[in-house]
Amino acid sequence: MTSPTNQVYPIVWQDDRVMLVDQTQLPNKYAVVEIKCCEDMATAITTMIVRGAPAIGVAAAYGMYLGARDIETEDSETFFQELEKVAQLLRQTRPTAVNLFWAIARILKAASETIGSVAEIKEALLETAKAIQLEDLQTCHAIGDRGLEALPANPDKLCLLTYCNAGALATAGYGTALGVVRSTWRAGRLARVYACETRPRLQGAKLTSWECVQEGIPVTLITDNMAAHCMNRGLIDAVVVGADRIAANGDTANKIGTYSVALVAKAHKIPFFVAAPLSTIDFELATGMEIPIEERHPSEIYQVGETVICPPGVEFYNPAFDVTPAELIAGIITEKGVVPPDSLHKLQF
Ligand SMILES: CSC[C@H]1O[C@H](OP(=O)(O)O)[C@H](O)[C@@H]1O
Repeated sequence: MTSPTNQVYPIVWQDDRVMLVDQTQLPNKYAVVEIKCCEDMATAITTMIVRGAPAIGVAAAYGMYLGARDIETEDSETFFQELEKVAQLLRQTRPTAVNLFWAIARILKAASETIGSVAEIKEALLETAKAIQLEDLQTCHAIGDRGLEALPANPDKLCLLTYCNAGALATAGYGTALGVVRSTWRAGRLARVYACETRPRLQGAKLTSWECVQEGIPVTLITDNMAAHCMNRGLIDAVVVGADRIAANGDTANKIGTYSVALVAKAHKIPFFVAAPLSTIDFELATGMEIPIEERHPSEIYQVGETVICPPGVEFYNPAFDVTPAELIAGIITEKGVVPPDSLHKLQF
């Protein structure tokens, strides 16, 4: 939903249901989907009606509450057995964004720590989901402001390149990478943002462009294969992207194609930043090689709109993410500050 200041909130709890901006319909149609049960929330995550690592976490948290609400028992042992089934349903939606698993674990912890009736436990889960959402919104604003401080001081107005959509639509609002863009714009230090379209799902073309136009931020849309040329021609001062999961050594999983952009930025000595909340860091994974990479349906490659772009008989490989090695990352922008990728252990809480 949008506020009078054109702020976008992709997930809103309203009365007794979750309202989701249907991101598969943007930018041509602004549609809102009502979610009243955990099964529909799981489908919304899998089909990317709601997407983006932090947003997936918030959606899963509400999905856990919706599932708990439908468990019809007063017996706590039975309730927790059924709640685990809800958690398993949501865990199976998408494998890469660690925020999903972190949010589910946080809800389960809240349930186990609540002393009271099943009804009181259910209420605690709703309050926890709301808290996760508010925390993420506050975190994104902090990431935006910390990121502004980390960007090159010269030139005074920057041209930033971003990839995919790590904006308000991918979070509880404001965005991570696009949060840095917003803070830079509001500080009067942004000349323009270059948005890579981000094949095959085109989150950059459809979502990042839409967010920037909504807010009046100058945005230039480029195809992914133009990023190197733009950097070679001196059009880009820094790159800021989001993240779906960061390993303990700083290796970062993000939308497929991010690794290529990082390699080209390194070749042109352009700083490449990752913007992400601490909840995206998975300290249980030593390196990025352990991060599970989602593979999605081939139709995302062979179909553009209604058009099939290749002949029958070809085979497909559709990994939705890739892993950028820590040595290509100038800094990881978190709500606690900007840290070198090899110093994440200092942030472990
Ligand atoms: C703020 S993190 C957003 C992150 O999530 C996107 O993936 P998807 O659209 O498939 O959910 C992409 O990797 C973004 O960087």
